[in-house]
Amino acid sequence: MIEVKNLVRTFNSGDRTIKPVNDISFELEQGTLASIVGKSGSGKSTLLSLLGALDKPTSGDVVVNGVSLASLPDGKLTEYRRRDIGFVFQQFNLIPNLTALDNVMLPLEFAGVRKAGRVKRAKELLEQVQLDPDKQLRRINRLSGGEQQRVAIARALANEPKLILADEPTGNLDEQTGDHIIELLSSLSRDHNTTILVVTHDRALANKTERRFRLQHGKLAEEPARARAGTVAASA
Ligand SMILES: Nc1ncnc2c1ncn2[C@@H]1O[C@H](COP(=O)(O)OP(=O)(O)OP(=O)(O)O)[C@@H](O)[C@H]1O
Repeated sequence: MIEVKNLVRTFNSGDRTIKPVNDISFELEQGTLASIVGKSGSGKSTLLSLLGALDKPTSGDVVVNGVSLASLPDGKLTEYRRRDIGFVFQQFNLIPNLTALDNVMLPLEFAGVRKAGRVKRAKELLEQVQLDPDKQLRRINRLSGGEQQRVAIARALANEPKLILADEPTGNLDEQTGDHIIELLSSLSRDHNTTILVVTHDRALANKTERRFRLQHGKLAEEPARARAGTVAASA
């Protein structure tokens, strides 16, 4: 379970102070698939960075399964990022001159998984995201944007993190591949009890999440609940 408590992040911009995250509080039960929508510049990436401990809040706290991130020293925060979180961020780049397979194997190496186990698991993950088998040994810089996106998702899943934070996970994908990724995220939350928070402009994706939030003027408002992807929405 993730509890966000009175989170604030301010930035100084010249003589102005902006507050893209202005006293935000919410809770997500373990296994929830949730989305955040909002205009460009509304603070979505800032909020995700705080949840992923890539950035520190000006005030407030994020409590993950009872552990307060504000109370953790930097070393423990690095461990939290590596072990507990899967990032699907555009700026959280894959390593361009390594193959798709090597990129997915990397977090498994950090986690101490032996080579044979790493290869097997990375291949399974790349199959799950439907990357052509003949592209597994291609270097990242020779894959299309959508293929890279799928490798990034496979890498994020490698350590079976409790929480996946995804910034526009369907952003570079055609409709069919995007739909497949939506189904994949949905089944992960449902079958593996992974909490998934996606930031998206993709209405099809947002509409399939169980909880939907809108970020506006530094505040997060929840929109009415929907059924899970793959289930028929109950009529209101
Ligand atoms: N390190 C920083 N220093 C100063 N201002 C920043 C910094 N990071 C973000 N901002 C500002 O905070 C606001 C929120 O930015 P953020 O990237 O979180 O928006 P976003 O909703 O993710 O936008 P987009 O949809 O375009 O990616 C913007 O006004 C941005 O310019």
